[in-house]
Formats: sequence, C-alpha cells, structure tokens
Amino acid sequence: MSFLIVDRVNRLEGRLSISGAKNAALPIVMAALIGEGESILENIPNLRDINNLIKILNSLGAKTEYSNNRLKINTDTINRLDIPYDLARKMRASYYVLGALLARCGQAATSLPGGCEIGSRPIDLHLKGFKALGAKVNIEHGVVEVKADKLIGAKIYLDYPSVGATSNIMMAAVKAEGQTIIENAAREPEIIDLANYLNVMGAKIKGAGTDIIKIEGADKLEGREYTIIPDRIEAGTYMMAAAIIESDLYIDNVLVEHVKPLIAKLREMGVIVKEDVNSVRIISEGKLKAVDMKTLPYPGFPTDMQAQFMALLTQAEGASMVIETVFENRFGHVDELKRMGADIKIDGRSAIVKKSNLTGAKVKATDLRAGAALIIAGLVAEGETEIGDIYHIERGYENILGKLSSIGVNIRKVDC
Ligand SMILES: CC(=O)N[C@H]1[C@@H](OP(=O)(O)OP(=O)(O)OC[C@H]2O[C@@H](n3ccc(=O)[nH]c3=O)[C@H](O)[C@@H]2O)O[C@H](CO)[C@@H](O)[C@@H]1O
Ligand SMILES: C=C(OP(=O)(O)O)C(=O)O
Repeated sequence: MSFLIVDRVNRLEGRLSISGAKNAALPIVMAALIGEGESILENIPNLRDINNLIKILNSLGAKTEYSNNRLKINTDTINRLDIPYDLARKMRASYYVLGALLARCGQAATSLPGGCEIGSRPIDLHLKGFKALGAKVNIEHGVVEVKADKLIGAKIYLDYPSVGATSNIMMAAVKAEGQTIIENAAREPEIIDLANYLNVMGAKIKGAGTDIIKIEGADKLEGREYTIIPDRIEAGTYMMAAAIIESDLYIDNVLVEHVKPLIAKLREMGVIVKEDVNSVRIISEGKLKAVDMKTLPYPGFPTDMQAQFMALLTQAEGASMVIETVFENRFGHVDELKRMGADIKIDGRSAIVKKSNLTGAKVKATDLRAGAALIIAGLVAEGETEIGDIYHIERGYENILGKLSSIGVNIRKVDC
C-alpha cells in the first residue's frame, strides 16, 4: 500500500507543462482499433489508465509499443473481440471497445466498466445508440455483448449530452451505411479530438463540438499519426493549487479556450490569471473571495474540477455554494476534507463551504479528483497530510510528484 505525504508550503512559483489529456487519449487509443494497419499516437500521458488500456489492446491481439509518450498500435493482428473482467473493471473507458470493435468487426463484448465511483453511471444511452444503428445488445452475467451483421446510419437523440455515449456512438457509426445524426451530443473538447483523429483515419464526421454531429459512413479507416490535446483538467488542477496560496506559476501547454470557465471563477475570487497563446500564468496572494459554482456539461464548469475547486473554496472569505449537476454522488471528498477541518455542509447535490483553518490528517483519495483535491488542501493545512488510496490519483495525473516538487511543493510517496 502506498500513500502520499504533503507538507504545508508558503509559496509556489516556477513553470510546469501539461500532459496529454487522459479523457481524449483513452477513446482515441481505443479508436485506433477501427483503423487498419498502424497508428502512431503522440502525447499519450503515462498513466495507470493508459497502461491498463494498452494491456486491453494487447489482450485483443493488437501489437503495441509505448515509450516517451508515443504509442504505436498495429491492429492487423486482432484476434479477440472481448475484454476480460479484470481489465474492464479497472477503468471507465473500457466501454469504448464496444463502439470501436462494432465498427471494425461487427461484434464486441466487455464486462461492465469501472472508473471513479461518483454515481450509478449507467450505459443505457450508449446501448440505445448501438441499437438504433441496428446492433443487437445482450447483457448477461455482467457482460455486455453487441453484434451486428450490418450497421445502418440512424438519427439518435441523447436524453443527456453524455461524453461516453457520444464518443462510443460516433465510433460505432463511422462505417455504418448512410448518415448518422447524433442530437444533443456532448460538446467536450475530447469529443472534437476523437472526431479529428477518426477523420484523419478516413471517417467523415462533421459538427463535433456542437450538439449535432453528422457522420457519413466510410468504407474503410486506416491507421494514421495523431497528437492528443493537452489535459484541461490537469491544467485546472495546477491552477487551483497555485490559487490557494501565494504564488506566481506559469502553466504551459494549455489550450486556454478549454479552461475559460476555470479562469472566470478564479478571477471572480480575486486571483490574477494572465492568458497567453498556449499558457496561463496564475498570480495569487492566497486571499480569496467566496463564489458560487455549478457543474455543467461543457462549456460549463467541469464536474472533474468540482473537488479541487471545493478545496480552494475552503480558503475563501465567506460562504460559497457548490452544486453538482452531472453526477448524483460526487461528494466523496467532502468527508475527507472535513477530517482536515473543513467546514462543509451537504444537502443533496449542493454543498455550502465556509472558510476554515485546515490541519494535516490521514485521509484517503475516494476517487481521482478527490485525491487531487486533498493534495491541494494539503498545501495550506498545518502539518502533514497523509493521503491513502493513491492508485486513484495515478489513474489521471502524469508525474504529479515531479511536477509539484518542481514548483516548490514538499510531496513524497511512501511505499509500505
Ligand atoms: C473516461 C472519461 O472520459 N470520463 C469522463 C466522462 O465520463 P462519462 O462518459 O462516464 O460521463 P457521461 O458524460 O457519460 O455522464 C454524464 C451523466 O450522464 C449519465 N449517463 C451517462 C451515460 C448513459 O448511458 N446514461 C446516463 O444516464 C451519467 O450517469 C452522468 O450522470 O465524462 C464525465 C463528464 O464530463 C467526466 O466526469 C469523466 O471524467
Ligand atoms: C471521473 C473521471 O474519470 P473516469 O470517467 O475515468 O472514472 C475523471 O477523470 O475525473
């Protein structure tokens, strides 16, 4: 079992660079299965989820080579169409095998996915989309199987703009006969990145990034080179870390457009944010004003930043309200922050956060972003913060120890 120890710090300064986006890399790596031959993917972050996904690709018979954030995938040797339970349960994105192999081979199966426990996370919208395209869906003993002799384009309205369902249906539809239209599609930047990669391989997708995506079926997709976008959630996490104390931090390799909702909230709180073409500079005196925030699908405030933002709000003068609208159970970090002395009251999907003096404590990362929030809280907590269950954090932050240490944080990993 490993844990992280974080010490209180007086000031953060320096420069760090953001890695490739986990939530873009995961569907894109799986989408490589649709293209014949070899894809070379650049800027693939070295994360637990990515390494698990590479194991999944290998288990399907694909050949992979991964080093220095470059992943080569050759799909000519695929010889299995199902993912074993042990690999599927470790991550959310394992469900992308359904869309990818449905497009490539007309068949796929996987145990139901894992991922952060932040709500019930059903996959009914994914399955509704596959069925509309003509696939048969069967769920038995915790395994989902999809099968189609032929996929035919269809109009699919999503009840909710689900990121996973939009991506999965987009993948399934790239070779379907005729036109597919996804209405009320998710508009996240990771959807655009996936569509761009699929288009580079020969797909005909228009409208990604809007709520109507149109896909004309293509005969064949071929592996290509592609570079993944930077991770807006990783960038946001370091923005919050800098904002919580006195700091002058440059964060490079950020697509500023993607972090606009975060910049707006930080400015409202009194933090100085300077934008450049591909970087942001955060200047903070650690004196923060309370603000209210509600998570929403993109371009709203991202749910994947709610926990880290809540850690920041524990240091804001006054009372702030946080409303989580995307997932019904994403307040796992609250009890852990309370162990550190945070004054937070939850009522359903809302939380009231008041300024509090934090003290170091033994806490655990209840999920990936909860873990990041505890690190941020640890920067201002008196004494040492000891964070357990850090495998969650390793799912989503490349070299977090190295990056934080380089800007003045005393953080170390203890293995026992
Ligand atoms: C690997 C990955 O990219 N994960 C991200 C993805 O998760 P994920 O793709 O799982 O999130 P969705 O956008 O699908 O989920 C949003 C909401 O829709 C609901 N829903 C979703 C699908 C479905 O078939 N039925 C249904 O009811 C979910 O329970 C949730 O309440 O988007 C989330 C929302 O930005 C992020 O927090 C996750 O980090
Ligand atoms: C919820 C997240 O990830 P996943 O969907 O992979 O569980 C996240 O990245 O914050």
